Amino acid sequence: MLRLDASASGFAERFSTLVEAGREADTDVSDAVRGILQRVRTDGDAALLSLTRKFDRIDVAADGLAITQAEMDAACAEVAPDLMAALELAAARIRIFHEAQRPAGHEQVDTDGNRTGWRYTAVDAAGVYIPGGRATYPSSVLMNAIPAKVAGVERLVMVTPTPDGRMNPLVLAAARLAGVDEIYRVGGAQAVAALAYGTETIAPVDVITGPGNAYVAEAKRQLYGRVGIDMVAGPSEILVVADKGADADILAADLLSQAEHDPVAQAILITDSAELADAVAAAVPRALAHISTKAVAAESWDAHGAIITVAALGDAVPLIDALAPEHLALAVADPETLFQRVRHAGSVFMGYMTPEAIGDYVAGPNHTLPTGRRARFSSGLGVADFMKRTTFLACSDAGFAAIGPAAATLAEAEGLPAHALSVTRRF
Ligand SMILES: NC(=O)c1ccc[n+]([C@@H]2O[C@H](COP(=O)([O-])OP(=O)(O)OC[C@H]3O[C@@H](n4cnc5c(N)ncnc54)[C@H](O)[C@@H]3O)[C@@H](O)[C@H]2O)c1
Ligand SMILES: N[C@H](CO)Cc1c[nH]c[nH+]1
Ligand SMILES: [Zn+2]
Repeated sequence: MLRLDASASGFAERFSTLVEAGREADTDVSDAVRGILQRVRTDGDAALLSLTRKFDRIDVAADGLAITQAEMDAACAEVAPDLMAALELAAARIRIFHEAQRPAGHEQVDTDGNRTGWRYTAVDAAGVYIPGGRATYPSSVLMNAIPAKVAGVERLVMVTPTPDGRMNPLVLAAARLAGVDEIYRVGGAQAVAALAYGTETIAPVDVITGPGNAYVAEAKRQLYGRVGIDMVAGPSEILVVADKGADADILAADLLSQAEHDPVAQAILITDSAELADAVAAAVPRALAHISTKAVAAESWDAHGAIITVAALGDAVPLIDALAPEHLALAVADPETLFQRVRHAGSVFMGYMTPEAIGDYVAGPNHTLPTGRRARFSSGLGVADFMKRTTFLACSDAGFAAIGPAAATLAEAEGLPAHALSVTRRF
């Protein structure tokens, strides 16, 4: 873990090294992914079955790719009542939050009677990728599938790998609660390729969302343009800003909550209290001793964690904007003032009683967020990712007469006489 003091000499260089440090897969997976995409495009189901045998170590027949209603029923029956109740609470809150996010159309009429505006419509079909390699994430099923259904997507497809044939029943229960229409037991780049190109069994979709490892992320990146994607999200990160009113043991847990996702996850604390900085540095190893994910979380904290001391909380603002973290937790007495000044963060958690982990599961806002400083230019997953905006224009006779000549003039200036004629013929 790196300790930095913003008032020490050389801070700017050391902070900029921290900001620029890449944490994403250093192995270049692009050639391997290109090969997988090509195989699926050419060989369809046969490629899916062969790659699933290789990477997930299971033999699936083509007619076994789809998860059946009977398997869904059996999975739901297996889920303990308290778990099902927690899933239902999460699903209801996520749905309410995203229903409020549905974008509205707009229409305006100018003084000459020309009507302009836009309207939103859902894509016909969307695919959500749910990771299943290292861990399974029922919460990510809800976070991806519910916004799609709120957007009005008619055909919602889920793909998820089942390594060694294992499928988490909670993932299937979450899919049923969220209204997923089709589920296929296939993962990795091959699953993303099947969603984009289609195979004999899986019909293609228009948009693909969801987190995944480097192969999944690279497949989405390469297929963008043929299909829409939400974003390229990498390893998790959290930036906690805390003042002396925060509790060191609670902060240690907050930091480790994201560190435990991945050895290359990143957890950073910024504080204006030197005592708190020391207390958190001591609390993290104590907290690590009690968690089963110690190995992963410790690797992340040791290699990518940081504690930064600033003279005043306001000094944290430019550091936050430079890091543009996926999650920003403001464990301070007056989070609102800091929040008003911050411009770049995927999602913000305000006050001592708002841990990021509550947002991962049940609060309502989406947990699929931009990482790796991409919050400078992109946003978390939302209903609009499953929709597109169509603009429209209806000219009145008087309105056409008012603006037509200028269009004809500009068309002539661009050397496009047919454009000009298309306007002037109507005069
Ligand atoms: N940002 C979020 O909201 C969020 C949520 C959940 C998970 N995640 C992240 O998603 C990632 C999930 O990764 P994962 O690996 O556990 O599951 P995954 O499902 O993304 O990947 C598993 C698949 O990767 C493919 N694969 C593995 N090795 C390969 C190789 N050598 N060549 C080609 N393909 C290969 C296989 O097809 C396998 O089925 C983690 O980094 C996790 O932190 C992010
Ligand atoms: N924090 C993760 C996104 O960075 C999402 C998640 C799923 N489950 C627990 N957490
Ligand atoms: Zn998490």
